[in-house]
Amino acid sequence: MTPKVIILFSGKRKCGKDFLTDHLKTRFGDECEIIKISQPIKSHWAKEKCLNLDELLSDGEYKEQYRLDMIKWSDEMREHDYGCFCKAACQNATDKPIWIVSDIRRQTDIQWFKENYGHLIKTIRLKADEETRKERGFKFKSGVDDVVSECGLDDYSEWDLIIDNGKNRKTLDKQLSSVMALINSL
Ligand SMILES: Nc1ncnc2c1ncn2[C@@H]1O[C@H](COP(=O)(O)OP(=O)(O)OP(=O)(O)O)[C@@H](O)[C@H]1O
Repeated sequence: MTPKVIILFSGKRKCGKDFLTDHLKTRFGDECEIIKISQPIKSHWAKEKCLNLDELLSDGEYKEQYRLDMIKWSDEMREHDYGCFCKAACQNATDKPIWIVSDIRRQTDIQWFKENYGHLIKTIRLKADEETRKERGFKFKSGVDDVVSECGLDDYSEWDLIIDNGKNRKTLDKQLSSVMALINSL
């Protein structure tokens, strides 16, 4: 069974994608499934290199050690099939009315979801000023922050909603309400 709505979240490192999508999950509970495109990438990588998958998936230094290698490897895979990780992530998802994809990074990610789920899609861009992102642990890294996985959607302009999660952000309640309103608009 397909979901009733799929929300695609995008945003740069440490803008708060996990933070906001985790809070949405708390609000929606059993109605909602969080999908991470990075999940099939990380589980493959963990298996191949005998790494701790939970650590790779969590918000810590551990994943930063492997980010560059994972980007390179996953880009090679995408050259053969741009939707391979989107497809794998969705195949692993459970049957819930709301899917929240927390880490859309490329135009081709949006393309794949549109091709496969069309009118169910809503897109959200999270923004945060660089100072705030730095306070949250962001450090510019060449090969990570200046490549397509981080910048591929900088020029995308068709977001259904843009949420500021930087120093001028609204309250969490208002941020979440704006997402709820978007979902209810479908
Ligand atoms: N609105 C907020 N209020 C308080 N803390 C926040 C807020 N948004 C994010 N944070 C904190 O900032 C840190 C980074 O956020 P998060 O991990 O959600 O970013 P991300 O966009 O998922 O990053 P990455 O791309 O590196 O996975 C976390 O410790 C998170 O708790």
